[in-house]
Amino acid sequence: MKITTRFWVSLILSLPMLIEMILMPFTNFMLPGGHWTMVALTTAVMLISARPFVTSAWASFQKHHSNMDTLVAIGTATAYIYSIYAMLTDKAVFFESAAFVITFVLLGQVLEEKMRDNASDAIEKLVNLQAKEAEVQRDGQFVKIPLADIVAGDLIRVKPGQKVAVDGTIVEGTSTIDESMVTGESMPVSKAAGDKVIGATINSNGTFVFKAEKVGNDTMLAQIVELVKKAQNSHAPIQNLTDKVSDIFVPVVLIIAIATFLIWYVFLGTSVADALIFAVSVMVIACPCALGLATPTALMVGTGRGAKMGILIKNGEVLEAVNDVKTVVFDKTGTITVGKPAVTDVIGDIHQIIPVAAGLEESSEHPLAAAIMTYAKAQNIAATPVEAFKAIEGKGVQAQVNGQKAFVGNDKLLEDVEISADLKTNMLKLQNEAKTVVFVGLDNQVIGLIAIQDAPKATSKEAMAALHARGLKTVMLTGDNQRVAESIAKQVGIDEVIADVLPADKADHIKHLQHSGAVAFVGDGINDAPALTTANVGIAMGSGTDIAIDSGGIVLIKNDLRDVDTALALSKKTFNRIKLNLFWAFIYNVLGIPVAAGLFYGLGLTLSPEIAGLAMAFSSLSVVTSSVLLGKSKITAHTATI
Ligand SMILES: Nc1ncnc2c1ncn2[C@@H]1O[C@H](COP(=O)(O)OP(=O)(O)OP(=O)(O)O)[C@@H](O)[C@H]1O
Ligand SMILES: [Cu+]
Repeated sequence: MKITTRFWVSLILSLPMLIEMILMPFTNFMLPGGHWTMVALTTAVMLISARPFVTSAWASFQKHHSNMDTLVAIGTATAYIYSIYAMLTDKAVFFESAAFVITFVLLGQVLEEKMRDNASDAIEKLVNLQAKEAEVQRDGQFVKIPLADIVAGDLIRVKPGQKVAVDGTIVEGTSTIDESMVTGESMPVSKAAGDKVIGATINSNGTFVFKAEKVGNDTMLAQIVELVKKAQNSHAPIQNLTDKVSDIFVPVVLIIAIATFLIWYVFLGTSVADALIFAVSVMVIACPCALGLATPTALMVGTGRGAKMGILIKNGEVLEAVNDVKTVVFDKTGTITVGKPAVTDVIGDIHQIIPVAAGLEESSEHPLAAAIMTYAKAQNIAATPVEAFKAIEGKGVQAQVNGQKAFVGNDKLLEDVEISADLKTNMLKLQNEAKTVVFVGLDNQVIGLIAIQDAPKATSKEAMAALHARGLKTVMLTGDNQRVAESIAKQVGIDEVIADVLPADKADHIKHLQHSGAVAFVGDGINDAPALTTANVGIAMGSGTDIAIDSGGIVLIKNDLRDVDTALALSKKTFNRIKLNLFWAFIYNVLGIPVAAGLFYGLGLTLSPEIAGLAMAFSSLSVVTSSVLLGKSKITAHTATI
């Protein structure tokens, strides 16, 4: 039976008793049938609405554990069973307490379920973003087919206003696309042939045809949904504390309840019924259900909110780690810079240098290689064929050209090859202009230099300023040359530069930086996996449609560094909300127990079981509300506009 049904049953059955209780002082009103009616109503509540509490309490008792249901079950069962005994022996009864407590506990759970449903909407909204159908080319014609029938390789036509069905690459046409629903990027993005499109985004003005590449569970949207689901169900380490606490807490409460009963009955001489009422109140008010809600609800709202902004926080552990971060380390290429380097200068004889360089770079995957290939094509210079190609990580590439050893790369590749004073001057000048300089060598001689520039992203400077305002230190970690790195660092305002680092050594540098506090590393996830996992918080920039799912605890879907600050702020805020929730949940138990035990009886301050039940419902509710409010609060200056 659903909680809601159990709640309504319980409420309807309790209502007559509630009316009697309210009217009694004024009118002498009694339910027809007197105690017998009460027994019947309460028994029905216990059997129908309270049964799951008892079953759950019993199940955990058998495993030598206790949970919050234990307290509700024992508390109400005590009231119920004692009252039956009391009725048979003509003593004061309090059946209605049991029924009321059950009603109120269920009320809390019903409201809580409603709020949770609202909060977990994030996922449903994401799933609903998907297109339902698409115009796919079949036998030379474009026909409408359902989303599920699209396969990779299909050609899909998208008209103005239509949704892009799956992930792929445009083959024909141009348009601007609103990608905000997936990436959080509010500005529409213009696209042309060769550009990637993302499923679930909305085409605005043009018509284009794209080739489906990722369908079904492989699409970016599907991966985001998967990530958010996992995050929402993950545990924050702080939760372990709560679990441990409630494991010890419940038995302690039972002992306090027994002590309460004994003190009132044996030492203070009250009736059994009064002493029992105190004990039952203790059990009900102490029920730690608000405690159990503190973490999951905040986690759900925080991660859901992040997803909407294109910030995927993978689990609760990340939230906690973010709190201690002192230093934020950035990879340079593709992270601080746009990642689309272009050749700006060639020093030497272009027609001698570029064929060799292009021949070597043809087989390389490096962004610098792409820059050189693009340049060669633009200059209409053909690549010389090479043999025995070899990429040397962090240094460059080498191969045989016409039987001679050739290379393109940085000074680490030069070994005993000398360079002229003239080239050196040129090199220094270019590097100071933030241009990466690579040497082109042939037959133990440097035949020229190629300068390649990769501009910082427009938002990088603002991003650094935001982190500094947060009191964090920023560091650039790059395989590029010191001078180049420094001049880019100056442009964007980074505190420290660690340059000339081989890819394999990046993780070691992170470890070193960790001596002065926790470190967050921001990288594009391509060759940064070790650094991302070594850092206390790994932040992967999602490049294009490939989300670096495995590396990094936070994934930024937009390529905007300002999201680092937003991600840190959101994580911090979520974590603080968890702490606040835990505090409120705890304080209510801690303050409630002495009152319920009758400690302030002398001052006229007591807590009947039903009021305790109501208080518990509201405590749970206040925790859930506090979490929901997290979804509405302001995160950072630049998210205010979102
Ligand atoms: N394919 C290549 N062609 C030319 N030079 C290369 C190539 N691969 C590496 N290099 C040289 O090695 C250096 C370090 O490369 P690495 O890939 O480690 O870092 P990066 O891409 O320059 O910067 P980051 O570490 O910020 O990503 C480059 O700056 C370049 O001088
Ligand atoms: Cu509770």
